Amino acid sequence: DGRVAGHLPPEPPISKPKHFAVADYVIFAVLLAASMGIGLYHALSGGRQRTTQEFLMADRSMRCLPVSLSLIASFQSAVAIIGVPAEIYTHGTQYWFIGCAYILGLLIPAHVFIPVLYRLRLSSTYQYLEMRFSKAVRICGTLTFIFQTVIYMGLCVYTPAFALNAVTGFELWGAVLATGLVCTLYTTMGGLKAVIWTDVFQTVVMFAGQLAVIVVGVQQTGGVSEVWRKVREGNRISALDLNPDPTERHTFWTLGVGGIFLMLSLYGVNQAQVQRYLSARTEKEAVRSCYMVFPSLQLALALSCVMGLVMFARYCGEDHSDKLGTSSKDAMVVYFVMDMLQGLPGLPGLFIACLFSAALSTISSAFNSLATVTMEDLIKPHFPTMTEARATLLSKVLAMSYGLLCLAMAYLTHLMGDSVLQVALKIFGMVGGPILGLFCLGMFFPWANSTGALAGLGAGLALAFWVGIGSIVTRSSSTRPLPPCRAVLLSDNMTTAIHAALLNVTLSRPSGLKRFYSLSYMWYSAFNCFTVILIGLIISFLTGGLVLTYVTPGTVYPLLGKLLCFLPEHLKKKLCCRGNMEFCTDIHGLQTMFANNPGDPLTFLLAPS
Ligand SMILES: CC(C)(CO)[C@@H](O)C(=O)NCCC(=O)O
Ligand code: NA
Repeated sequence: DGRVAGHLPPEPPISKPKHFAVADYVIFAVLLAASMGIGLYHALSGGRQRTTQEFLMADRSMRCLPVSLSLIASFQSAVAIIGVPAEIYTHGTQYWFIGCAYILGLLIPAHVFIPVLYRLRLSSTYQYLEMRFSKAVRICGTLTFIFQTVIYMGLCVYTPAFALNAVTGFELWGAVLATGLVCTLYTTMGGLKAVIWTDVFQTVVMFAGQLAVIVVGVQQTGGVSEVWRKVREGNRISALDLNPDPTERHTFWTLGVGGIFLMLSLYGVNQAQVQRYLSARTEKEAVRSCYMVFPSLQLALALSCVMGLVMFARYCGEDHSDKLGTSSKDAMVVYFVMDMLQGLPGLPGLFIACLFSAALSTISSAFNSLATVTMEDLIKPHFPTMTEARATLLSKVLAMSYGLLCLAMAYLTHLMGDSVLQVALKIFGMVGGPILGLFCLGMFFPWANSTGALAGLGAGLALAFWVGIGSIVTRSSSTRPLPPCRAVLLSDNMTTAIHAALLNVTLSRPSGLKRFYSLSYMWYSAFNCFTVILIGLIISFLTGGLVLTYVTPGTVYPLLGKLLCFLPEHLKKKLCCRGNMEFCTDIHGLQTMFANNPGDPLTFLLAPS
């Protein structure tokens, strides 16, 4: 090896487009063929996708291992595979602290959201909103979810195609079209079973591709200790940042606490995930699958963070955006990966397969969940007499139409120009946050009514878009990347002075509205969730006072009751019988209790409609 202890820069990457060898094409083709094969298998086996129960709910017969792998695949797309290394490469490892948010971000869904939603035996999460509030709230929730998913889907289709195009010159729209079509086909043929089993296979390919890049990168840099030395010298290992400023983009508070709300909006109430919990054969199996997400998600996060570090060590903060004709750090990551893997037969193909696996597994979940909510929330209620055969056919047509819509959305993403990871996290926070707020309002606040929920959702979305669009327009949240390692190695007084000056410029605080716009996007979910709850409660009190009206049994989670579990039993019963639902630790027990006492005033409160 000609490189001496890393002091020589690596040979400059070749700027001509990289070419695939036969082995690369074979690996990529195997990925697509296997996905199609799984779709075909589920189209022809089992119940042959002739009922909506099978097509949309996988017959509610899944076991926890495939469900858990499918759960992590839903929101782990090429955006994370490319975006996280790009983030670590330019800003250091601070983003890794989002792993802390996974603890509560998965425990709360497992023990609060799954028990409530599973026991109601829903098909669509938004059915909950009708049971708890009203039809209008359900439709608004569904439309908000459709909006979120359609935009996110465009981003997911676009990202790998864009990366491939920037590096290999592969036709951008050709790749977008191919991804969209393959995915539409197997989703339409095989239903949720095919979606879950392709997710399992694609998650394995995703991990394998990332691992291959890391191993090759470490080898080319000169071993693990060499990688470590370089990332230390380049200041990429970030210390725990406890700065409480909510406008700091990434700190422990924004990632570890704000991230919990992001996780809740994704793993607690998002249709794609809830549909998987509901497809599990028992509630216990659903909870177990949620627990199993934890190690896999930590592994996924670790792999992408380490990939960013290895890439930094190998290229030492070089910037080749001029050669790529784009200033995107995301394209640069793909460029570096393809440069490292050049000449190793099969590996470039494996990495591209990894990117497309990640994308396909996300898009297929989106298609299927969109087909489900459109069918269950928007169509079925108006055509109660529709035959099962027609409903299933219509679901397939819907899955396909959303596939085509997603291609159109990819074009919209094409017009934006932020880091893909930031765009994804902003969408999750701006649209997912208010939906989370709606569910929290329903589950934890028995006093909230339908008018309050609608007003809360409206206010939450309005505020979310005000801040979100404000930050995009004023470009408030951009932070200066860390210097490349060479600048640090030089360490002459001049550079130090310049960097100190630059640092001062970044640290000068924005004022007024601009400061409001520069709220870290990691707080979006929490902020928008609280807006919905606050406005929802205020309007509920104004329109109905504290009078407790009819609440469908099983839709309220006895939060206060669980928190105040140390109260003596007789006191809790007393509070319960006053109609304070939040003290009732066992709603289901209560239901049976009052079912036996029909004359009781609470029967009205708990009776199903
Ligand atoms: C959703 C999280 C935050 C969970 O770790 C992560 O997977 C992520 O940052 N995803 C980015 C979006 C995407 O990969 O499509
Ligand atoms: Na995915």
